[in-house]
Amino acid sequence: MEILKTNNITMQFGGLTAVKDFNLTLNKGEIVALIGPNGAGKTTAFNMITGVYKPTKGKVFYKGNDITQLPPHQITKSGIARTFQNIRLFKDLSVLDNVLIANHLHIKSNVFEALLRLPKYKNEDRKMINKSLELLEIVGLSDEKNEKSSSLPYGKQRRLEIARALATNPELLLLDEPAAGMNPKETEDLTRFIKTIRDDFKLTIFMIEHHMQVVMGISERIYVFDYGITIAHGSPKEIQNNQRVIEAYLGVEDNA
Ligand SMILES: Nc1ncnc2c1ncn2[C@@H]1O[C@H](COP(=O)(O)OP(=O)(O)OP(=O)(O)O)[C@@H](O)[C@H]1O
Repeated sequence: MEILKTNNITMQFGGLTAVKDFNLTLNKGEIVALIGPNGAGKTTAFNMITGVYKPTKGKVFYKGNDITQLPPHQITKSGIARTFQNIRLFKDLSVLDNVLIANHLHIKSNVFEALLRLPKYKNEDRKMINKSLELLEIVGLSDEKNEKSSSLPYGKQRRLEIARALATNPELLLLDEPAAGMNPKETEDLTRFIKTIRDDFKLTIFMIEHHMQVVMGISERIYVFDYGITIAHGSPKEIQNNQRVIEAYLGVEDNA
């Protein structure tokens, strides 16, 4: 079943076409990767899907609904969560508070109920704390729950970002370079972890990634960008053997 579809989404910045006529289809439960050299337009594609940029042309459909013009918070609320290439945690807050904040998206009490700490709010508050603790357990950060998020090593900060994204109850999760800056052991753990959360949370995952080991290891399908154009689309095997991809990308990035 199709969960997300884009019709010819295009993004122009002045004279530069960052993404041209991108047609993406994501089926429920898939792990799909978007790869391409630096500056190829991958993050711009993410930004169009998540409402950060409005495409110059084309449309984005989520579960059959046109979400092209929705603001980012409504897109998140409808079930699409993301992480960022540059980690965006609240650095001075604790690990637990970082997840709790994301949970607030779903709280039903109004501000008065919260300020007066009325029973409805207290009940929701307790549920949120429990849910956040569960998420921290799943991503393996229970022991660090009271630590400042900035004190965590890089790999753990990335896991915290994922926990925070999961707190918004997504069905579709977009990961922007989840393995960036990770050592080989962290990368291997992350690969397993992405598969696990896909299964446990019944997610569809769309990720930008430079680590070929991660991409080839877990993606069911791969889209390849070069200068904003989709130069290839297929299974990991097809992509590895695609001459245009080898020329544009793999030959250069494989050693990165
Ligand atoms: N807000 C913006 N204004 C102007 N140009 C932009 C903007 N955002 C991105 N670009 C340009 O669009 C092109 C695509 O950038 P984008 O960040 O999407 O690439 P990318 O594939 O994600 O790169 P990387 O792998 O380095 O993250 C680049 O030439 C970039 O300079």
